[in-house]
This record gives sequence, structure tokens and C-alpha cells, in this order.
Amino acid sequence: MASITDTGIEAHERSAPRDLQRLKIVPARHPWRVAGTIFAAVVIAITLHSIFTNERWGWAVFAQYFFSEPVLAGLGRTLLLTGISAVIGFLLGGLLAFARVSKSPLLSGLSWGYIWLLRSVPLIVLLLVLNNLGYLYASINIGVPFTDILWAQFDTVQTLSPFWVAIIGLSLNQAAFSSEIIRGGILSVDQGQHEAAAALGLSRWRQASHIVLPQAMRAILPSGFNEIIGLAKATSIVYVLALPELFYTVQVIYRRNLEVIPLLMVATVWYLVIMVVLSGFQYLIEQYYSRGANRESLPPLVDRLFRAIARRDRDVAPVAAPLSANAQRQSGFATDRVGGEIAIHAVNKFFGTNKVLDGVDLTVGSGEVVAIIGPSGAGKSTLLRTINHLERVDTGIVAIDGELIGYERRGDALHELKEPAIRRRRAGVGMVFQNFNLFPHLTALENVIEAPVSVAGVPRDEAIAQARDLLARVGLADKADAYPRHLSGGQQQRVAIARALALRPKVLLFDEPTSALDPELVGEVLDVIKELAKSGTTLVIVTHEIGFAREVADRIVFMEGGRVIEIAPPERLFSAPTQTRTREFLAKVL
Ligand SMILES: Nc1ncnc2c1ncn2[C@@H]1O[C@H](COP(=O)(O)OP(=O)(O)OP(=O)(O)O)[C@@H](O)[C@H]1O
Repeated sequence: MASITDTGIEAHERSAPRDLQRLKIVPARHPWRVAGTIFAAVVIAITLHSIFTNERWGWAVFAQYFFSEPVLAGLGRTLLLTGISAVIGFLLGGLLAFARVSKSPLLSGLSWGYIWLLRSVPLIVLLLVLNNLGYLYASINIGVPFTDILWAQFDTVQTLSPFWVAIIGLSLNQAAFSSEIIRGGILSVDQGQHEAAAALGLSRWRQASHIVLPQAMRAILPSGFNEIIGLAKATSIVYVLALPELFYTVQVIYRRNLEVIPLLMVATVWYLVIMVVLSGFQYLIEQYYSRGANRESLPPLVDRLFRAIARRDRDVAPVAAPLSANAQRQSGFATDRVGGEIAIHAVNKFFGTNKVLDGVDLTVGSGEVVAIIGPSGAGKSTLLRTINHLERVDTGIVAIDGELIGYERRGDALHELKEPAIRRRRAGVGMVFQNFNLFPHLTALENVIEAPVSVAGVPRDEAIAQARDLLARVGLADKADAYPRHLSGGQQQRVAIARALALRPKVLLFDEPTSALDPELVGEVLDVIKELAKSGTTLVIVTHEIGFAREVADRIVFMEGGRVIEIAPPERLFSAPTQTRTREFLAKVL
């Protein structure tokens, strides 16, 4: 009989691997794969043999012209046209993409019209029209339109040389296509990323450049490089302008010496070289933007190189800025914080015809911990999101310490504030989301310092020291340089809590902070929130963890159908609820 050891593993189960170790491993045979490989090798050998032994390919002529001066000059022009048009095209394309996704119908419409027009007109037609612009407009005037004021005047034909016509035509055409690629990348970024950035108070520009675009790049790069490779080849179309780029140059030569094939090979091999170089760049840039995107880490050397490029080494070297012994020992949060007072009065909110908040009144005192519970669809998350104005209310007011977050009172009217003002007021309200919404391309440390550096203007070194301290407090001192995808769900949520705390908020909102976690990870997040509850920060927690709500909250709010049904301290609400609906709900969940 197999014996049970102290570790609980039966003896025969432990001895089995030892038997297996003696066995020889025989790899599976794949005869068809071998046959296919031999066939492919034979085809390649025959092709190469034919190419290099058939004199008609004219390799001697090829060698004579490959590095010849006119060919190299043509190659230079091709590279210049590709490089300049790609840069202008993608910059203009980026502006068009942001205009297209903007909330201004005029900007969006203008962008749509441009893309529609330029994608419809064949490139060759565009180039020829631009080349004949001098016929339509004899001069280019710079001044004030519809007046006689004129600062400068240029002759169109003289100014627009074939080279500049080619640059303008290729760039305008490229912009239309690349804008759609960039828009696709922007749309691929999860909505939660925008919300997390907004909740941290990041400016529009910072959101776009540091949060959205780096993540969008993963979707943009493969199609973007396709476009650039296409552009490198499409430059040959400028032969219609008699501009001697690579292809036009070899055409001129073979018309003279009739060595068509060798000269076409000269152009082909140079195009192949360009493609190899571009593909190499594409690989490196794709690797750079895949930091943190995959579960697997990058090879250590590549990772170190990229960190050095991003000047992040000093941020993440675990021994360079060790945690102070004091911080290592700390497990709780400073208890001298002054929490904000939240006043929610007569708030109504519709989604279409669905009334999701119905006359909600609630005040939360400074430093109080309030848990909101209720059935699914009760409006709990929506109410929470109105507190930091991620959700606009239709009527009613939400104020923190007497200050309305999204509005300004002028006389009898509430005027909606512009984004920068809302962002400033939001800085006092931290938010932790159900799905964490950490920025996946930034390490844990970089996630935490993002708002202090870019919103509060804290010097970077100071922000890093504070962030290390915060990460230590949530038990993640050793994970500062880990990307979110390399952390467990519970660890990610604790980083999210550290990030929300980094701006020292007066109020902290938790939107079902443990719903996305496996049961064994829930405890570690709840422990951090319990510590926070003692710190004096006002906490509002939407949760389905009834036991936790009972333990941590000063008061429990029960909601249903968009209305607050009952508010009471936990000991009263759970033992003697006054409302029938509360009783029915608790009977189901307790
Ligand atoms: N962006 C939206 N557009 C339309 N309807 C929405 C939107 N967000 C929420 N709702 C609706 O508003 C109601 C309240 O949703 P909310 O997420 O606030 O509920 P909840 O109490 O937090 O539910 P749960 O516990 O399941 O998360 C639901 O009927 C939901 O379908």
C-alpha cells in the first residue's frame, strides 16, 4: 500500500518520476516535413543556379552600375523622398486622426473629407495636378486674404520644383492613409485607460502622448511600416515628373545601353536592401513598444537597452534607490490625513431613457468610510463616478468640501467647467477601478509617479522616492520595476491603490476593487483598504464583499433602482434593516 508522507504525497507518486528519468526520449518523426524541406532546398538551388549561370541576367553589367554615381544619386533621392514624405505624412496623419476622433463635428468632418478626397484621387493624378499648379495659380501670395496686404510673393513654377511637387504629393497622399492607421491604433486602446488617465487628472496632451499613443503604437506599427515600405516603392511613380529617383535613373540608363534586365536588377536589389533595413527598424521599434504588453519579459539585454533609451534605468534599478529601513517596516498609512467631505444632493442621471440615479442624497463626513452595496444595476458605480465627474449628472449637485467638481455656480445657474479646471479639482479625488486600469506600458513605479510628476509638478526624484514608499506600504517594495502584466491581479490592484494615493487625495473612491480577483487574492487588497480606512482619508467603496463592508465601513448605503433605500451603520443595517428591500437583499447575500 502506498504510504502517505508528511507532505501528503503518496510514495508511489514520488517514485514515478525516478523511473521515468531512465527512459530514453525518442523525438517524433515527420517524414513529410523532411521531404518538403528537401524539395524547397532543391527549388532554391535550381533557381540560384539558373540566375547565376544564365549569362543573359548580365551580372557583369549589374556590377558595373550597382554603385555607379547616377544610380547612387537616384537611390539618395528615393531615400530622401521616402523619409521626408513618411515623416510629414505621419505627422499630418496623426493630426487628422486626432481631429477625426475629436468631439468637434467640424474638425471631425474636415478630417473625414480630407481622407475621403485624398484616398479617392490616384496618386499619379495628384502629382500631375500639383505639377501644373502654376497654370492655375501663377504666384503664391502670403498676406491677408481679401485685402491688398501682401508680405511675400513667389512664382509658382519657379518655387515648386519637381522635387517639392513630389514631396508635397507623396506627403498629402500618405497623410490620408496613415491617419486611418493611427485612428485604428487610438481606437484599439481600452476605454479604461482613458478613464484612468482622466481620473488621475492628466492633461489631454499628456494622455495622448504618454498613455494612448505608446499603447496605440503596437497596432499602428505593422500597418504603418507596410505604408512606409509601400511609399518607398511608390516613389518610383514620380518618374511622371521626370525626377531622377532610383527607378527613373535606371530607365534612362537602359534606354541608352539597352541592358534592360541587369539595370532592372540594380533597382530591384537596392529596393530589397531598403526593405531589409526598414524591416530591421520595424522589428526594433515593435520590440520597444511591446514593453509590458506581453506576459513574457523581453530578453534581458534588449530590456536594458530600451530602459536606457527611455532613461528609466535610474528609476527602476532596485539597488540604486533602496527603500529606507523605516519604510520597509511600515505597513500602515500615515494617520494624520484630513479627508474631504462629500455632499451629494438630489442627483438624477439618465442613460437615454433609463433613469439610473433617482434623486440621490448622501453626505459623507471627513475621514468617514462608506460602503455602497446593492443588487447589480442599482446605480452604485454610476453614483461613485459622479463624485469625480467621470459621469455628468443631469440634475442635482455633487460637492467636495463645498466645491462643485464639474461646475461653477454663477448666480442661479451652474456653469459646466472646462477640462483643465475639472482636472484641477479632480486631483483631490483618487479612484481605484474594478479592472485596475494600470498603464501596461509603464512599470509599477512609473504608474505611481505619472500623476505627481505630470499633474502636481513634483520633481521626478522626489516622486520616485514617494512612490517607492507607497509601494512598500502596499507590500510591493520589490515590484517597482515590474510591468503590470507581470504581476498577479491582487498585486496589480495594490499598485493601482498606490497610484491613486500618490496625489495624496482627500477622497478615495473604490469601484468594486476586488470583483476581478480570484478569491485567494481578495484578502491582500482588502487588508490594504482596511489600513487606509484608519488613515483619515474619506473612503467610498462600492463592493459586493458584504463581510468586508461590515468590518471596514462606518456606514453602509443600500441602493436599488437608482435610489438610496437605506443608510445605517453596519451593526444596525445588518441586524435590523428598516426597509423590506434591504431585508430581502441581505437574506439573499448573507
Ligand atoms: N455608459 C452607459 N450607457 C448606458 N447605460 C449604462 C451605462 N453605464 C451604466 N449603465 C446602466 O446604468 C445602470 C446602473 O449601472 P451601474 O454600473 O451603476 O450599476 P451597479 O449597481 O454598479 O451594477 P454592478 O454591481 O453590476 O456593477 C445599469 O442599468 C446599466 O446598464
